[in-house]
Formats: sequence, C-alpha cells, structure tokens
Amino acid sequence: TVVAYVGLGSNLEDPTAQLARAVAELASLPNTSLMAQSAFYASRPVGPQDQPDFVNGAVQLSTELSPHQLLDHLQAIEQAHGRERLRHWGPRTLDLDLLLYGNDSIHDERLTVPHAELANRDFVLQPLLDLNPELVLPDGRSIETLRQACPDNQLRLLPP
Ligand SMILES: CC1(C)Nc2nc(N)[nH]c(=O)c2N=C1O
Repeated sequence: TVVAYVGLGSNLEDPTAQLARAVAELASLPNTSLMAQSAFYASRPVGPQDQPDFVNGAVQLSTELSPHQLLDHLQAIEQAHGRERLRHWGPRTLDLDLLLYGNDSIHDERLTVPHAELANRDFVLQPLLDLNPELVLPDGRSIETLRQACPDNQLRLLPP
C-alpha cells in the first residue's frame, strides 16, 4: 500500500459539512483506509476575491488504488457534491486534490503530483503538517520549511 495525501476545499453550501461528508466518503473508498484527518481551516480566497471564504483540510490515506484510480474516485466524489466549474478559480462546493502519492512524482495530462501549487499555499501546507510534521516532498523539501516561507493567508483554525 501507498500513503497518499488528499487536500479538501469548499466555499459553497455549508463548506464544513461538505468537507466532513467528503472525509467519510474518502474513508470508504475501495482498498483504502483513512489514517488521519487534519483540522479544518477557514481563510480568505487566494486569487479572485469576489467569492466566499474557503474551508480547507487534508486527509492521510493508505491505499492500494493507483494514482489514476484514486483521481477517478476524487472526481466522482466532487461530482456527487454537485461541483459546477462555472469559472476558473471560482467558488465550488467541493475540491479534492491529490497532493502526494507516496514518494512519487507524476506529470501527465490528467495528474500532477506533488500538486503544482502545494508549496505556496498555507491552506494546503498547514493541514499536511497536522497529519505529518516530518513530511518531505519527493524532491527533498520539508513541508515545515515550506510552511515557514509561505505567504500568510491568515488561516483561522475551526473548532472540531
Ligand atoms: C480559488 C483558489 C485558487 N483559491 C483558494 N483559496 C483558499 N483560501 N482555499 C482554496 O482551497 C482555494 N482554492 C482555489 O482554487
């Protein structure tokens, strides 16, 4: 099995409920078990500001699924949450991103792992630190170091 990290985000239709439901759905994927889930954090949107604040989190999975099988499931869960891509970087009910898949680097037409924006988004880095403070990227950079260098998006820790 492989340890994979999935990022969650939402800013429509009760984001904390969307994330909580998505965690349960991820935990029940085939040949997959939920190892840990991060706290949830609220923050202002990075990019277009004319949309609601986001809630973000991450989960640590142990899976036998391939990266592409896992991606298929993530996209199916997003669809089940009624995600509509009306505009690039626009608001959405649920965003699931495959952040890390073991120590693999993957770059194909469907998948970029580690996630391309991971290193400069505190709403991704902080949940990853919650899950594994020792986490290191395939290229050797530590998540802890990246988090310290990352622009501060004033994350607000939400109560469990
Ligand atoms: C619109 C954009 C870039 N900004 C975000 N901003 C925040 N705070 N959280 C997100 O998950 C997020 N996702 C995005 O895709």
